[in-house]
Amino acid sequence: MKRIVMAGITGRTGKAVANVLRRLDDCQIVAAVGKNSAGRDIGELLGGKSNFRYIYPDVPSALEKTDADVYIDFTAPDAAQKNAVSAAKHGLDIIIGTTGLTKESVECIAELLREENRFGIIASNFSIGIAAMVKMGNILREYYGGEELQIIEKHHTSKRDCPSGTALYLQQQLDLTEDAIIAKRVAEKASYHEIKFAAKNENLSVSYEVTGREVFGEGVAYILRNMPNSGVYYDFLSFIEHIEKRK
Ligand SMILES: NC(=O)C1=CN([C@@H]2O[C@H](COP(=O)(O)OP(=O)(O)OC[C@H]3O[C@@H](n4cnc5c(N)ncnc54)[C@H](O)[C@@H]3O)[C@@H](O)[C@H]2O)C=CC1
Ligand SMILES: O=C(O)C1=N[C@H](C(=O)O)C[C@H](O)C1
Repeated sequence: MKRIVMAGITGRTGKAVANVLRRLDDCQIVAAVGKNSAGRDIGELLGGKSNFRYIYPDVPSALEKTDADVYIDFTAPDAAQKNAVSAAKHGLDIIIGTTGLTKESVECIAELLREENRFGIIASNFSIGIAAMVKMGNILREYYGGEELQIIEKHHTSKRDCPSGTALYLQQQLDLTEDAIIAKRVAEKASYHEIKFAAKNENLSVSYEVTGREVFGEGVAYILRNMPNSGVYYDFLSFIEHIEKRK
């Protein structure tokens, strides 16, 4: 049984992820961490009955009251960095989905996880769709080169970071410059990414749209089911490939 502490559970993504995880037999959200929601009951927050599991103001107080082994974060960059460091120092494994962390922040968390010999994944997208899209993008790159490839992303207008973590990830994976990214903020759009080859006489696109955030929860569930004892991963595709190779 994996015992989880989750930060960001009142947010758009955290709530959807928690709703997937609470249906699993082999894991339990034992506490949450929240900025303005300390004291709330997690079961009631997720639309069910009280489960006597609560939101705490910070990681140390959540860990004082519960015996957890995994920390999950869908919050904001500063909070993710601070909370992940605290959780790693307490010996927890870590799953960070929050985007917009600096390279230095990511490396600081990764270094700590290695020192503590814990598992961690810090990845901008936990959907299988984006993992598959990297592979398809690499085929486009192989056939057409990078010159005329664009990455188009569309997200809801409340999204804080721009471009999205996923667009930056795709750009790096395809070895393109940041100029290749076109980012749009559109009301109601959950998450849309496209890799587009556009030339004078031809267009070819691969696109992926998330219409329900539970897909990210399915990705997190896959990680929890297959989590090794240690090792740090920076993207979901590398994790999937590592796990599937061992099967
Ligand atoms: N890796 C992935 O697959 C995905 C990553 N994301 C990322 O997850 C993050 C959250 O996105 P949304 O759910 O749309 O945001 P949101 O604004 O709906 O929710 C953010 C949550 O974090 C909490 N929070 C904010 N600052 C905090 C702090 N200082 N301390 C504790 N809690 C704090 C808020 O109370 C809220 O519960 C973003 O960085 C987004 O890019 C989103 C979807 C998928
Ligand atoms: O904020 C979001 O909504 C999303 N954020 C992630 C990102 O920045 O790429 C993942 C997904 O696109 C949804």
